[in-house]
Amino acid sequence: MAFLNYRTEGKTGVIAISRPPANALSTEVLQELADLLTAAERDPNVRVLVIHGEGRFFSAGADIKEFTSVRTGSQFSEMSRRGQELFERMERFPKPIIAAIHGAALGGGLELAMACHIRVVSETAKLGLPELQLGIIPGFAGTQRLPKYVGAERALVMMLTSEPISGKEAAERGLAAFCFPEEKLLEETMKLAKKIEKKSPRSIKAVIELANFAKTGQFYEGMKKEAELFGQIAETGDAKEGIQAFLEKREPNFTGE
Ligand SMILES: C/C=C/C(=O)SCCNC(=O)CCNC(=O)[C@H](O)C(C)(C)COP(=O)(O)OP(=O)(O)OC[C@H]1O[C@@H](n2cnc3c(N)ncnc32)[C@H](O)[C@@H]1OP(=O)(O)O
Repeated sequence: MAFLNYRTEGKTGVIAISRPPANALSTEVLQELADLLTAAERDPNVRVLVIHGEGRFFSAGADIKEFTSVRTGSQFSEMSRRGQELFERMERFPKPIIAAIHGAALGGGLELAMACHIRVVSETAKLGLPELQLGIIPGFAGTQRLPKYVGAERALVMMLTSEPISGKEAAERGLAAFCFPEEKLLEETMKLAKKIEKKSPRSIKAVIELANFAKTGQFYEGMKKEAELFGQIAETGDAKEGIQAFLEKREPNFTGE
């Protein structure tokens, strides 16, 4: 694997995203993740998965540089649907997936973290959906998952302002189960994984399946609508301006085109 490192500790599989400088989730990273999930699902010696980022960040989201080679709105919608499917697979994965988040989990990075069953954060991590800063919208089911954790109003504030919240605040608001100083993050996450890996794989699978029942038909309708609008918005002049502005390291000038 080029961008994911994988090792096992006891019955826990540890996935490290390793794509400097920002662990951006390119198509290749997401494909590697899908392949690793398939292998971990088949491996009876793996009962829990932990995912974390190497370097400065958990993940700064979808690869913005890759956006410049996507041409049409329907291609953007397709990209959105593929990401949604992978993250939905994670939320339904029969083995618990724990995200250990430090640095930043932004955009697709936070959407990946929200598809995990449990989030453990460092106090200083930054969690947010800043896509509007790029003139686009979240597209990997973030519009549907974030309100589940922080409530509709706070989710809108986070999306409309593009401002992230700290790990400490994420834990207070229910977006993360636990918060630790960064130097303790992985150690504490592994302790949690060790507690879970002792449980019966059958009962683990059953509670994950049941927890997913709490999702209504509206969740899936919302995902469909998100992928449609992701494609429509990505075709606008403002999206081109927002993405170009990020690459040129300047403030975007949105005109409503
Ligand atoms: C469907 C899903 C959609 C999405 O996920 S859209 C993407 C949403 N994510 C974002 O908008 C986050 C964008 N990134 C940032 O805001 C900042 O970056 C950070 C807060 C993560 C870090 O800021 P700082 O510490 O000042 O570093 P730096 O110089 O901005 O970034 C270091 C290098 O990392 C690259 N990078 C950062 N995020 C991404 C990304 N999401 N896709 C591709 N590259 C990224 C930069 O360009 C730069 O690279 P170079 O050193 O070559 O200039």
